[in-house]
Amino acid sequence: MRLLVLHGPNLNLLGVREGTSGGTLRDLDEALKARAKALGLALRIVQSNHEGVLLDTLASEREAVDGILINPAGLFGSYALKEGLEAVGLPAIEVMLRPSARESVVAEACVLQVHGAGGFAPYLEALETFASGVFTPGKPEPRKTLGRKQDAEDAEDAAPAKSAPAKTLGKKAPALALAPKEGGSGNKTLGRKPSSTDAVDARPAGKTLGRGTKGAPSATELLTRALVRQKVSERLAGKLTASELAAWARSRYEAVQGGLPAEHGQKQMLEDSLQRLTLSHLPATRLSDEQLVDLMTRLDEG
Ligand SMILES: O=C1C[C@@](O)(C(=O)O)C[C@@H](O)[C@@H]1O
Repeated sequence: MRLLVLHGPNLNLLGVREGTSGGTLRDLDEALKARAKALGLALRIVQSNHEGVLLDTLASEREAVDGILINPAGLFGSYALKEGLEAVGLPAIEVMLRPSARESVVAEACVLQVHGAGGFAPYLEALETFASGVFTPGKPEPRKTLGRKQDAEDAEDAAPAKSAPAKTLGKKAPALALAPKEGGSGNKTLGRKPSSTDAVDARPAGKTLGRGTKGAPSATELLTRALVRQKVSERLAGKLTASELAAWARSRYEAVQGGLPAEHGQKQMLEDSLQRLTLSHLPATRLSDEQLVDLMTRLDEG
């Protein structure tokens, strides 16, 4: 699996900026390459202080990579980056080294946010998430067992052949079961293992990622199949956009992980449905109207 890592403005000054801990950008990139190599991932890493360069890189690399790890830094409010990510249609994870005080627009085009508390952990977790195969349904990415003590050469060396199954699967197949089944326990986040790193699951339940998402219910509402069906039917009727449905599904998934009660005996089915819907606005994993109807039928049969 090949990934594009985009570092936004001023991250070239990482470690130099006052109050930033965890090393320099060079240290970060070395850590990324070493972990990528251990995981069998190939990385293309770009840092730029210019929004246009980030956008051009997204466009030029879109055919060559299977996923994107982006720290938009000060460009977290960029609709251009959000739309660029949506246009590219690859699974993207937004990473920030520290918790952000402000809501990120870029996150609306990402399947996951991982925010840390200093250090490189969120970036490394994002790599682990991609390597887990969570975005390549049905065929978990084979985890290479290369020793982590090996020299941190360019991670491109560890790249599997371009014809590796993950390459096409990630772009074509709709996400069927995106998170590893863990018996529905604990604070599972979308597709990654729980950890001490602050992430989406640390948000207050009920908070949505998208701005101005219509119809997000309160966190105290019971999650039922009927509710999910209703949202899907609103989408089919054009009352919700694809992004709004996805943002709603994501917020409900997070809320369930945070303890929101789900209809008795249906938690797993509801989680699976929400996961599919969370990615349903992205070109690579978009659900057609037919697939949405199919999902509703399966919820009926539940
Ligand atoms: O430049 C940065 C760094 C940052 O992206 C982070 O990774 O912590 C957070 C942003 O708010 C800030 O503008």
